[in-house]
Amino acid sequence: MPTTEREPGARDGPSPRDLDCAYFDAWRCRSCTLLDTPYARQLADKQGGVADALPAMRWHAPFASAPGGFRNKAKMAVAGTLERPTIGILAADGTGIDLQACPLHERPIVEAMPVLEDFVRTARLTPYDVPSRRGELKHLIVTASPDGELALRLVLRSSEALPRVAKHLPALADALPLASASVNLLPEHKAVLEGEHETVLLGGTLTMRVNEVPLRLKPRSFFQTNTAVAAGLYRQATAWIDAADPSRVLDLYCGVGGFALHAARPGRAVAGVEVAADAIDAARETAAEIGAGASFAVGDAGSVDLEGAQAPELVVVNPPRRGIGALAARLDASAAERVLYSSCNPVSLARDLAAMPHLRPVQGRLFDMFPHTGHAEVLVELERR
Ligand SMILES: C[S@@+](CC[C@H](N)C(=O)[O-])C[C@H]1O[C@@H](n2cnc3c(N)ncnc32)[C@H](O)[C@@H]1O
Repeated sequence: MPTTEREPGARDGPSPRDLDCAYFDAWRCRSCTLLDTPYARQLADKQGGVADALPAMRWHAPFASAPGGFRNKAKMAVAGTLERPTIGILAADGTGIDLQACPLHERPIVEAMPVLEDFVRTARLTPYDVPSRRGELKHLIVTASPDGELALRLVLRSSEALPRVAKHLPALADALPLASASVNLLPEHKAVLEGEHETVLLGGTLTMRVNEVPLRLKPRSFFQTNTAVAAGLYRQATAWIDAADPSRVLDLYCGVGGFALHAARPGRAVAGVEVAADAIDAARETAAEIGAGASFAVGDAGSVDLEGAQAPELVVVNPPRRGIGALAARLDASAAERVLYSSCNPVSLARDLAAMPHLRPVQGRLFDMFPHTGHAEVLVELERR
């Protein structure tokens, strides 16, 4: 039966579901479209979907997630009133739906939410009201590290409330394990999460220790959403890289250096390229801290030099959802013997693989970064024919 025909609160008898969510049952949030499907079934369906879309290679058993408490980042819209703010999502009419106890989020995030609600009141951060375009506080973005520390970002309409945030921040830092706190300004009335301008008020870096590699997250940098599954993804990529044992590895769209810093070995030249300067700063800091022989540069992955004496033998690509575009043809024509393609979008992945006829997909693995949704993250190894 289509979900739209269901009555609010209705359940299909005793559910074998693996994660209970009162918001889902009350029809306050239906973002987890597969929540009524047992997790093992979800995983089998996703695996079947990617194997059907991308045949002709060996598919390893999928890497499963925990069914709940796996999201390291909460992106919460703030609405309601100063006295009774809602922290969660917005309904179609712009009113707030409170989802503070969303069971997808890691426990330290859930535990921080009531403290943050108090902070909104104490610092008098009037929630932004979308219908009337009034108010200041638009979003709360909270990231949790594996060590239990938090990075907090407040997305404000203007700098009007900045002095009050600064004044009350020390008390908040006493109440929460804050490694970083910053304010992001989003003056425009736009359906986006954040703006360009960020002011760091505390710390500025969250250490995400993944497989003992202390990756550093700055406020605006990308980080994989599911830390345990990301750890599995980096381990798998490293195992495939080590099996090929190339002497020169290039990590394109490297972010804060997850693939590159895991792959660094004595005698192996590893380089990363990424468009976001703060992510490159973070990658360099980690490389210096752990003594990894890896270099990082700010740049466009599409125009990186793949030729010459220093040409990479193995290239890792982990692009945004749109895929690698024209870079596919350049990789296909390059001297690289191998490509590891880490993708969050099987559609753009299939298109990019078709544009690399001289690189044969040999093996792939699904990493279930986003349980209860149809999203699939896959790692595919390509070998020159
Ligand atoms: C899916 S994330 C992957 C990040 C990283 N590999 C990781 O494991 O966390 C994609 C990254 O590509 C970067 N990016 C987007 N367009 C780019 C481009 N044209 N050139 C280089 N990097 C780009 C983004 O800033 C983002 O950090």
